[in-house]
Amino acid sequence: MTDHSLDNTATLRQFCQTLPKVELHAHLNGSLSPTTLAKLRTLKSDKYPELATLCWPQQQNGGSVGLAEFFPLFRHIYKLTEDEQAVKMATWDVLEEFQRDGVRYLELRSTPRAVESTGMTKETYVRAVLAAMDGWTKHQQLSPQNQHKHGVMVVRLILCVDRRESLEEALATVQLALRYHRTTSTLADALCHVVGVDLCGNPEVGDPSTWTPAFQLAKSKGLKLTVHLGEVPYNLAEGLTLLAWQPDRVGHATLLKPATRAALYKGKIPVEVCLTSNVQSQTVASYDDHFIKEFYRVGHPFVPCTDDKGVFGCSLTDEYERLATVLQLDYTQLFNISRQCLGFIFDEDVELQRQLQAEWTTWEQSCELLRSE
Ligand SMILES: CNc1ncnc2c1ncn2[C@@H]1O[C@H](COP(=O)(O)O)[C@@H](O)[C@H]1O
Repeated sequence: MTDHSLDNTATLRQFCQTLPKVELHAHLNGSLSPTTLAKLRTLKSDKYPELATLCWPQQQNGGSVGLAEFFPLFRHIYKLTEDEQAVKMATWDVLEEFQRDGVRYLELRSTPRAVESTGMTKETYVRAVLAAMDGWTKHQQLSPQNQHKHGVMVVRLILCVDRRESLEEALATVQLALRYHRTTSTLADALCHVVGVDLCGNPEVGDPSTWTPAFQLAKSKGLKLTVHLGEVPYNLAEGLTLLAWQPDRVGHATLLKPATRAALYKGKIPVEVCLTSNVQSQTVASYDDHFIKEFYRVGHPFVPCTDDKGVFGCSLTDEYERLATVLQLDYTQLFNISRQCLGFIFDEDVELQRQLQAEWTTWEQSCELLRSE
């Protein structure tokens, strides 16, 4: 077992930073960095002077954001991303930041949003996110400093249904997801595309059976599914309804009835684990109490993720570092967890999988710390 004492903290940090990583649970608007918020505030300063000091709570007090405070935050944040230009800027910055953090494959997720006053529709929202993803990817491919051997971070999109939405709205989101869905990643005219749908939003709102037809439609048409499962006590009763949709992954799974946990384990459904988010939003009491220990003990698959790196002031590097401490992992175990995530991505393109596996192998072979263990 590796010694993660203070002397070795810098080495662990460096390892987690350079480790190639997969990010599968990141909400666009929750991932906006303080720098991006500042840029967007300036852009909107004439229209919303009252937002001049808007920032994430942890920038002010460095502390936690309970779920009761968390969801209302987006009433303000959404004003900053209420038109396509702002959505593109926000997306571009988030991609830049994840790449800088060592992410090599990203599935960003976002809830399509219509804003009457700016003329943005749910479809133009999705197009803006995809256009920024394509533009950023092309820009990176052309940039000489990014001509390193593995090319640029691969980016895909998941569309979210918010628990406040009606069945009709959920169906409209699934239709949009289908319109921008690709089953191969080699289309010449669209580099980035939608790979799946998610159910998210305030876990104390709504009843999942409302959206069952929409998620069944998504599944039957070949979209991948992920759902926010069991975040709070309110969600305990709905676990099996959500698992009946046959999600390909689930988010959080912090609070489950025994029958839901048994079904999750039986189906070996990978869990998107967001350590910092869970503890800061107080859905898990402490890192020490985190159920990740149980997943690791029973060998249940999981993917370390950030959830909302802006709100919670974290990075994926932080999440791996935290994981190493909580589970007392050595470098080889950390590397294996990162590599295992490649098996849970929604893009099924065989060539893409081969490329990513090759990248992980090359990194493994070049990493001194792995050789010396
Ligand atoms: C704490 N964990 C969480 N649980 C549930 N939903 C969450 C979430 N974190 C974020 N969201 C969902 O993502 C939206 C913001 O990004 P987009 O506008 O979609 O890009 C939030 O409004 C919420 O619905």
